[in-house]
Amino acid sequence: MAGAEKSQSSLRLGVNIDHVATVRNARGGQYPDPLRAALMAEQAGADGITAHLREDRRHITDHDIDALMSGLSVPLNFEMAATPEMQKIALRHLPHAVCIVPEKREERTTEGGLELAREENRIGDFIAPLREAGCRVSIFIAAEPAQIEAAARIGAPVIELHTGAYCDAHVEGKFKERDAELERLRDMSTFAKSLGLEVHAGHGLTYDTVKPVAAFPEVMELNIGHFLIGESIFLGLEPAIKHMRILMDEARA
Ligand SMILES: CC(=O)[C@@H](O)[C@H](O)COP(=O)(O)O
Ligand SMILES: NCC(=O)COP(=O)(O)O
Repeated sequence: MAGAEKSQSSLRLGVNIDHVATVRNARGGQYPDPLRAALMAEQAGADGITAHLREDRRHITDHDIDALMSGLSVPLNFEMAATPEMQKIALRHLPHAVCIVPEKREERTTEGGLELAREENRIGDFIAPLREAGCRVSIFIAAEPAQIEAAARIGAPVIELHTGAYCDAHVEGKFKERDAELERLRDMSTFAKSLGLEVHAGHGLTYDTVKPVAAFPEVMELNIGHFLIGESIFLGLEPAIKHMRILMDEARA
C-alpha cells in the first residue's frame, strides 16, 4: 500500500474528502481536485479514503468516483443512500467498501443514522447484491440496540456509529450530555462486537473529540472529513492528518 508512514495501529483512519469537492464546486471548474487531496491523504498515512456521492451531487460527483477508483492505492469507502441509482453505481465500480447512509435532500449534513430497524427487509435485500459482489458493506446507524440488532440480522458485517450527537454536545459545551453520548457509544460498540459486527465510527470528529472514541477497543476504523479539510487551511492537509493519526495512536496506546 502507498504511504510509507502508514500506522501499524489496529485502528484505521479513513479520510473523507467530500469537502474538497465542496470548495471546488463553490466556483465550478476542477480546483481543488479531490483525487489530489486523497493521494496526499494516503501519503500522510490514511488507511482509506471515504467519499459520499450524494443524490444531489452537492460535493462529490460521479467523475470524482471514477477518478478515485482508478487513482487510489488505498481502499475507497463509498458512502451512498439506499437507492437503485446508487446501487447501480456501486455495482459498476465495486469499491472495497460501501457504507449505506440516510439522506435527506434538505439537510445540511447527515443528521442521524439510518432507521434500519424500520427498513430491515428493504435494506437487507438492498445490500445482498453488494455483498455478493464482494463489497464490504457497512451501515451508518445511531448507537441504539434496535439498529445494531437489525444490522446483525440482515448480515451486514460492519456498522459505523454516528458520533455527531457526541461531537455537537462537546462543541455546545453540554458536557453532561456529551459524556452520556460517549457512554452510549462505548456500550453500543461493545454490544455490536458481541453480535459479531465490526465497529466503525465517525461524523463530526475533531482533535478535541477523537481520543475518547479512538480509545474504544472494539472500534476498528474512524472516518473523519469535515474537520480535517477545514484544519488543512491552517496546517496543510498532510500535517492535519498526521496530527489526527498521532492522537488516535495515543488513545490506543
Ligand atoms: C455519512 C457522513 O457522515 C459523511 O459522509 C457526511 O455525510 C459527509 O458530509 P456531508 O454530510 O456534509 O455531506
Ligand atoms: N462517515 C463519517 C465521515 O465520513 C466523516 O464525517 P465528517 O468528519 O465529515 O463529519
